[in-house]
Amino acid sequence: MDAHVHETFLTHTDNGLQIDSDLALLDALTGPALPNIKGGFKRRDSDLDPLLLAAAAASGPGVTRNHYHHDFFPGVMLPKAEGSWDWTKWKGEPVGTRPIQRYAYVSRQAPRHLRQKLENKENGVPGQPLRPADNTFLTTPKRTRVPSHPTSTSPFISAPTPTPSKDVEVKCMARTRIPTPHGLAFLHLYHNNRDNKEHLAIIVDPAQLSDTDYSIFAPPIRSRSLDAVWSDSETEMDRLTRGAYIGRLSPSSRTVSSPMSQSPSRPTDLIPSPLIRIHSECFTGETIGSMRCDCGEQLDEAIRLMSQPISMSSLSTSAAAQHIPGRGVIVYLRQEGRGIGLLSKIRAYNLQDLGHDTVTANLLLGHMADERGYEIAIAILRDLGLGSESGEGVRLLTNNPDKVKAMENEGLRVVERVPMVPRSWRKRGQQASPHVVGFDDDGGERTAGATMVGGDAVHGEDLEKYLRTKVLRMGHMLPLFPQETSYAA
Ligand SMILES: Nc1nc2c(ncn2[C@@H]2O[C@H](COP(=O)(O)OP(=O)(O)OP(=O)(O)O)[C@@H](O)[C@H]2O)c(=O)[nH]1
Repeated sequence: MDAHVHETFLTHTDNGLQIDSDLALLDALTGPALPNIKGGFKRRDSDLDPLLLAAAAASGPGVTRNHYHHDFFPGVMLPKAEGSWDWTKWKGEPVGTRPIQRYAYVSRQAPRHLRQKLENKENGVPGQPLRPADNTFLTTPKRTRVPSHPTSTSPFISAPTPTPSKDVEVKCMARTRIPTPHGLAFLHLYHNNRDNKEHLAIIVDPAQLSDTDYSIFAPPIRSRSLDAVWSDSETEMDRLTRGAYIGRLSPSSRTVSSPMSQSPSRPTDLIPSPLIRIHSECFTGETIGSMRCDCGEQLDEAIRLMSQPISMSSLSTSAAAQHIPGRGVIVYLRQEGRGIGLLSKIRAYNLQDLGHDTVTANLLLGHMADERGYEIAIAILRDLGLGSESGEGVRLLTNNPDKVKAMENEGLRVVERVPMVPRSWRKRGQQASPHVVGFDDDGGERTAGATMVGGDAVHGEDLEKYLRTKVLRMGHMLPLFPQETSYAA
């Protein structure tokens, strides 16, 4: 922003300095003494820039996140607000000598007295029924209590403790075969009665295409809703087109599947329960190879691990039966940015560049550290016959204790948690120097495409900071190197 522009907003009055601009506020917050401010700070719907405010927060110890609970985009959480999302209505800033008209920041925070009432209600203190004022959005956490200061000393931000929700319904709309660098997978697209997003299940179960019948050891992982007959008028071609077939589909092979007649059965104890990963969408990490996070690598690693052949226990005598094809499921949830969406995640990245960690950045934007839910994932797993009391238990691939808790609270039978150690950390463990990371098989450092499926380890300063924050503030179960156990944002 142009400093000259800001000067035009500084008003010197008889009673002192009127704060009208970001820079003036920043100066006021970080200066040695507070200036004499006429009427105090503007607290609501004022022309404040969240990024500059965040910078102020980093250096002003008395400033809490509540000072910054504002949104740059007018009414971004209020879809009906004029111009809230339709940028064609935004005319840009007028040129000329007139004072520049800037978009006002809309507070997403309810007035204090309403928040107080809500808090009292939550704490069992009787009060008046809560009715939010117009143009406010109650941001009191629905599931997680956030600290009053983003850099509060309590190290862990814990995620919601969900209660089981039985009324979520999912339907697998289509399934198809996807060859991946690690082997064959079947992509399943789901609809549900909770949101209008297309959540996915990536099923690794190549035994379904094998000539050998492995079903006596492990039942094929199939969707009940996909294999069901949807209507009397459904044709064989309808079923084939939506993926309700068995074996390999080809011009010469087309065997439609039958609806599942029985409830899922537990397979033999000769093989471990299938690996399951509940993965949240990350456009930056998975599509454009961002090295700020390990999401792309985790997706790749999950498919790789699930594709590994499974060793049978020693009871098996025939050499041919000592291994069966790998199996597992990645439930891919469209919960970008730990549920805050891509827009907010991009803005959070800028706050991270200003020195905040991934948790604080979310809080400064008025979000919770983690806004995800897992009810739909559980419903998808049930549709696949996994994790119920009568069906197969699951081995959950995660470092996130909240995810394990959420799954178990929803009634999923988790028989084991399998950790996902970042590849760069695993490699570092194998190297003499703790700082040597990201080597390929020839010992050369890889950069391009490092995080894509089929790629190598993602590494770098941004990632290290992100991973440390996950361990130190979100309680992720990963071993830190001894010198890294203190928190450095
Ligand atoms: N808000 C925000 N979201 C992020 C950031 N980096 C990655 N994400 C999102 O975080 C989600 C993945 O979360 P992770 O913490 O890696 O995974 P997890 O599911 O909690 O834990 P694991 O199962 O152990 O991997 C995806 O939705 C990403 O888009 C970030 O800096 N800020």
